[in-house]
Amino acid sequence: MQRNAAASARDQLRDRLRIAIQKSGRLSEPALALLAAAGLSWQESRDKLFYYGESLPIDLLLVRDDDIPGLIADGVCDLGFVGRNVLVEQDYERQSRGEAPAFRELRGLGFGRCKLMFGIPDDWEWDPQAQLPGTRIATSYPALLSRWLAERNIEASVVTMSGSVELAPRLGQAELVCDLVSSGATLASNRLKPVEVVLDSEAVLAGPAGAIADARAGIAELLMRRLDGVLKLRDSKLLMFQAPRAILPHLMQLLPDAEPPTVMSLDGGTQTRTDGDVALQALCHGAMTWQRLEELKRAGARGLMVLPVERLLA
Ligand SMILES: Nc1ncnc2c1ncn2[C@@H]1O[C@H](COP(=O)(O)OP(=O)(O)OP(=O)(O)O)[C@@H](O)[C@H]1O
Ligand SMILES: O=P(O)(O)OC[C@H]1O[C@H](OP(=O)(O)OP(=O)(O)O)[C@H](O)[C@@H]1O
Ligand SMILES: [Mg+2]
Repeated sequence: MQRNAAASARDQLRDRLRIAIQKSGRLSEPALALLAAAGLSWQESRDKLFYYGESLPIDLLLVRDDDIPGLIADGVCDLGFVGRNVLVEQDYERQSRGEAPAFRELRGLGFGRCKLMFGIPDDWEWDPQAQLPGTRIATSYPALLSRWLAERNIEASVVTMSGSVELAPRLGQAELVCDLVSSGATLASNRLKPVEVVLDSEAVLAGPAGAIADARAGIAELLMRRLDGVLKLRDSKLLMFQAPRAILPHLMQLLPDAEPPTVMSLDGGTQTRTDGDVALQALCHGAMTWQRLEELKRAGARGLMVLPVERLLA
């Protein structure tokens, strides 16, 4: 009897999708904001480590970002929001141990952008083949760095540190670093300069290498469709204006980021196909700045209006 109850509790759990996100750090807030924009809402547990999904059967597990790939590999979570840097590092680590791929990137999410880069002392020239052999390179990404070196047949020592990597040259632990860079301020304040990119990173949606099983597959698909809609709309606006029909081709050239527009005659359809005025609306995916609007106005558009777009179901 007890065993049945436990099994059925487990089965119920399997009907709900579980997503791992970073508990506190750079990716936590944007991950929650993205999921909320996709229509999810939650009830937080008292310890704030588990968010029970209310609007959809999707629960969140709040963890250290380094644990996210492993949770997916072990099937504890179905999806995770994690930096590509962490995902690729752990994938390479598994590969170096001869293990099969256990997780993969499903989507780039456009936030948490940074680069894994070599940082060298300000007064060095960058000539990796000549300079790197025999050096010590401090990093938190030993698998990524080792693969980069091996691909170039460069023999250097990889000094693994879990944080404050940029201090290593000052402390005499390494000659150079390979670490995450965003503004470059941390490197600069340690008299280092960024010279070469090892990995371009952003937050990604990660999932298992294989398919997601049973009922959760459908929930995951629904969520990904919604995330795609939200991501596509990030910078998107609905642009509306009026203009002589004859200049539409020219105006559309000024809108390379627009979806095919809806065009309506302004005289109830009595015009020919080439004359008269039209009203146009188009979904534009780039930022709709004042400069762009002024350019359209100079080209003959009138009554320009930019409207926010809340949801898109393609
Ligand atoms: N300077 C930066 N600018 C933008 N994104 C960054 C920057 N540094 C790191 N990131 C991205 O944000 C992710 C999380 O960074 P954070 O510093 O919050 O992680 P952490 O200290 O490892 O946190 P945790 O406690 O979860 O282990 C990184 O793995 C990377 O993808
Ligand atoms: O190019 P910048 O804009 O200076 O950003 C780069 C720094 O940001 C990250 O560290 P974080 O601030 O998260 O601290 P950590 O080293 O404790 O992870 C990263 O490890 C770099 O040190
Ligand atoms: Mg971490």
